[in-house]
Amino acid sequence: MHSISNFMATPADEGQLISMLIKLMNAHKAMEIGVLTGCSLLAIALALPSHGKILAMDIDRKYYELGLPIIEKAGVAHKIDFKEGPALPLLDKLLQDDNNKGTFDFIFVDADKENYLNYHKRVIELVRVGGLIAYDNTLWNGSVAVPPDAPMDEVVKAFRGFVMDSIKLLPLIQGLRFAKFLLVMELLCVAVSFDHSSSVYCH
Ligand SMILES: C[S@@+](CC[C@H](N)C(=O)[O-])C[C@H]1O[C@@H](n2cnc3c(N)ncnc32)[C@H](O)[C@@H]1O
Repeated sequence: MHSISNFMATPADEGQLISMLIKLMNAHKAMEIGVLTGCSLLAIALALPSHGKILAMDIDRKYYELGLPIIEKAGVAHKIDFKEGPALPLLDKLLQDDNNKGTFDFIFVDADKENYLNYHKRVIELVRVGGLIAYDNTLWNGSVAVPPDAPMDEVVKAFRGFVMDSIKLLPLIQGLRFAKFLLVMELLCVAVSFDHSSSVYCH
């Protein structure tokens, strides 16, 4: 188990934004990749309707178990289906069943930054038309907007390149000519439209 201080939990304002998005789109089937102690998972589970479900994945169950008592206290544990393991093979397994394709209303990606593009190739198949995929940390502590030699934390520096590539390539994967960026917080949302092309909003 890595030290938890190596990871960032979703802050309250981002949790509220995610919650608002889920309620606005009336989502009932969600997925989270990267749970940690469950800050964003709790926000999503609380925002879903009582019959809503969220498939949550993390490489290490111990993180999820740390936050689970709070989730249970909030009365939303029944909405969560937790799967332990590296997310890419779990997603590949989901994709083997055509019944899973195009069924998720909302997908939150907040795990290993070096795999964001690999996640995108898979979750774009799983999200429904009109659904939303949200990627966390797309500004990567603001480092994407400064020169590579600017002073920055070692962890930020190590993954800055992956995050920058993802930001550049996510719109290209969708064949977008124009991406619309709203720089509010570190959340990039890809809204999947009727022809499975997409609009990109970066918060
Ligand atoms: C930034 S934290 C998630 C924060 C969480 N969403 C929250 O709001 O508190 C990243 C998480 O991704 C998990 N992770 C890293 N690589 C992974 C992988 N390949 N598959 C699944 N989970 C992974 C880590 O164990 C860690 O808990």
